[in-house]
Amino acid sequence: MLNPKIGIIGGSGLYKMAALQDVEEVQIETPFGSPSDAVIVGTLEGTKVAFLARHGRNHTLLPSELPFRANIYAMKKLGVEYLISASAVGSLKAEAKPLDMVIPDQFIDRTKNRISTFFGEGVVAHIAFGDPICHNLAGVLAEAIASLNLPDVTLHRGGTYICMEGPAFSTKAESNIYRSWGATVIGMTNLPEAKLAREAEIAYATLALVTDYDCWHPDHDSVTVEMVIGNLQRNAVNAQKVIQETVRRLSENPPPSDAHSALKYAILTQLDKAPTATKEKLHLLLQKYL
Ligand SMILES: CSC[C@H]1O[C@H](OP(=O)(O)O)[C@H](O)[C@@H]1O
Ligand SMILES: Nc1ncnc2[nH]cnc12
Repeated sequence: MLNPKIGIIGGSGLYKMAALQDVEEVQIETPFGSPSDAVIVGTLEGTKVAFLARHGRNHTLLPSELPFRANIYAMKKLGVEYLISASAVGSLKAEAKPLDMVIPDQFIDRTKNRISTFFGEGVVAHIAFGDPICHNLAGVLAEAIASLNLPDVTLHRGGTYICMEGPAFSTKAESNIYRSWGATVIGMTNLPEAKLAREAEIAYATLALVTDYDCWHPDHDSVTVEMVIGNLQRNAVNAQKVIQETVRRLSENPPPSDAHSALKYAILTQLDKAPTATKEKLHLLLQKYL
């Protein structure tokens, strides 16, 4: 039986989990199309987990092309309740240096071209998103990092992740505006994912892996893909250790999460009056409330 309760979405540079055993590739179809790639279901620390390469295993999808809804729906369909997102980010603060890890607790949306809701077509819901990251899942992630004592890696707990559209990196003027807003890191992917995970009642936390200083730092070159991938390859080993230890802790002691009941007070539509086709499409998300 598959039924992984823990999902991992790997971003730039993290296209597979080397330690996964008894691996099965699962092609999942969803009402929102196909996910970025097959989901790899396997065992990590004796626990079933589901791994998905966000941009595809050969990195063929731009941030704006990512099938965010299909990716999260696929995780939900497999039974995932906790989702860890590993993501490359640029640092907007001097103290968060390349190879450091950040567990953000806020987002600012600078995307322009993303669909970040499952709802519509006759079913209206507004999830609470004041605290977009699951505090308890982030706590397990932080404890896992602390327990590993990784050399040369500082953990920064909390902070704001700016989610930009891309694919071009920011201008210096933009980067400095984000700094003036007090933001900590910048990336192109995590905000739509976090919103959809919340709508799907999946606890979500981001493990942000700092790869560069974006383009604002007077003593560092502006970000390039070469810089990002070089640092992420160095960091990917650490990221996998962190994920493995997080999975071990989660399976021993799965924490409660407000995300698991996020739709309880979010749906405005009287579901008995909602269009049947939409209720069928969203059955996986709505079934508890029908
Ligand atoms: C390769 S640099 C830009 C790219 O890297 C990050 O991806 P992910 O969040 O999937 O690790 C960033 O968001 C951009 O998509
Ligand atoms: N500087 C940066 N801006 C946006 N996304 C990134 N991913 C990694 N570094 C980034």
